[in-house]
Amino acid sequence: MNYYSLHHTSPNTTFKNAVVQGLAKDRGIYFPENTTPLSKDFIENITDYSNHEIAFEAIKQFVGDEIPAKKLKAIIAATVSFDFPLIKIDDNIASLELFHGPTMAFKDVGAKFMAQCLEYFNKDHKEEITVLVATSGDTGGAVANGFLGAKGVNVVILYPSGKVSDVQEKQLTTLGQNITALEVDGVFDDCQEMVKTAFLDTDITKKLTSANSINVARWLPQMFYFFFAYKALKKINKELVFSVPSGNFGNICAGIMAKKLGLPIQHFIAATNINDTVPNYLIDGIYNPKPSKTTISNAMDVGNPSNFIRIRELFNNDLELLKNTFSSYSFSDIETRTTMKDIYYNTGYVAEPHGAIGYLGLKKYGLKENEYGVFLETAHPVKFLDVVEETLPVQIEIPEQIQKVINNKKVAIPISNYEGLKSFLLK
Ligand SMILES: Cc1ncc(COP(=O)(O)O)c(C=O)c1O
Ligand SMILES: N[C@@H](CCOP(=O)(O)O)C(=O)O
Repeated sequence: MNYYSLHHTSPNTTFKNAVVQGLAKDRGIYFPENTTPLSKDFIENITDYSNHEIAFEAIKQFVGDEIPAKKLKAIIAATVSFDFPLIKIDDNIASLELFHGPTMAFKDVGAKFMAQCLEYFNKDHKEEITVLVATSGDTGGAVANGFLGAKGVNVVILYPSGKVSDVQEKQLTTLGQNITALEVDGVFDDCQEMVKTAFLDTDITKKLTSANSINVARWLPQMFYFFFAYKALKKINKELVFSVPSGNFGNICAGIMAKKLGLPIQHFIAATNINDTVPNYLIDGIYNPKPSKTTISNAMDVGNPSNFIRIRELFNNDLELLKNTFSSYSFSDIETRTTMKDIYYNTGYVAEPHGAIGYLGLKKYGLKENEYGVFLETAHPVKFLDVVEETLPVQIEIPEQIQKVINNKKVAIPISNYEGLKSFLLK
């Protein structure tokens, strides 16, 4: 499969190059040249297939023959190695829990998948690769864990100082080995901007790639979740509506790709916190990215979502076409906390702030009689321990994955601007 840059001035390239480069030379993110829907028969009989088989069918055309089928299956087996349960919340709503992996957020699948693709493409370790990643909280930990100890790979994580939760900070600053954390005096968008700037800086001769969802190998495996949910809900015979708590918009964009592959999904809701660039765009057609604002759903504190350009591409840059399938609503911290309480007191379910915003998205959309809503619970409540325990009368047990890092010493290098990143990379 070949990929083109969404800035349209770099040449098209292979899956391998798209993964190894991360971003095109013209600073555009890559998009697959073609998408062929899966057979109707496969979709209709999806319950006959294992999650590994489904993931293979979903991803294989995007990899093409650049990774042999046997190897791709092994990568999937190592990636899709935990559960993705659907928890019934009420008669027509379920929570799709994506946090049962090693770092307890939905990023684990993409991070592991990308790490293994890169390892395959760089198997002779001819070149040392530096993986740059900007995080508002969860990507950093997942990428650190996914790439820990990978030969010939150094990971550099940029995160906004004071704007990630304590657990998230421990996950991305304590592993050592080939992982370095840079603590940025700024917001997530500053980190993301610095990463993109580094790609174009000709003084930096290190081979760079990105492990954010701008990298196709990080982004595309997120399609799997929508297939797994569809499989689990096949028998209910209702139209599916997904509400995805959104920040950089990679996850929801992967869902729309799943629909493009033939998954019958009625509607997508991108639920955001007060970082409302996309909800505003749907109202007035003006795309006006703003610096991100701090909220209790910090992993979605993104003012200029990298993937929205992919979503526009999927709808031929036609706003009216987009609106037929896609809505986006923004919610405040007060609404988020109230909803966490409502869900808890009505059902006993502990939703963390991002999941609660997903649930709010479904409520605002207003499900019809023939529709069933799924909100993505994108992280475990323990990752937002302070917010959850001060909002709900619960004490969250610390899972083993988190116990491993929580008492370790944070090691991070403070930087205040792009020059700080550059001088680190030039060392
Ligand atoms: C817990 C959580 N929820 C939601 C999001 C938003 O996902 P996306 O950036 O794919 O829109 C993130 C970060 O990406 C996250 O960490
Ligand atoms: N919310 C993310 C922000 C980066 O998103 P990505 O999917 O593009 O890596 C985070 O947790 O870091």
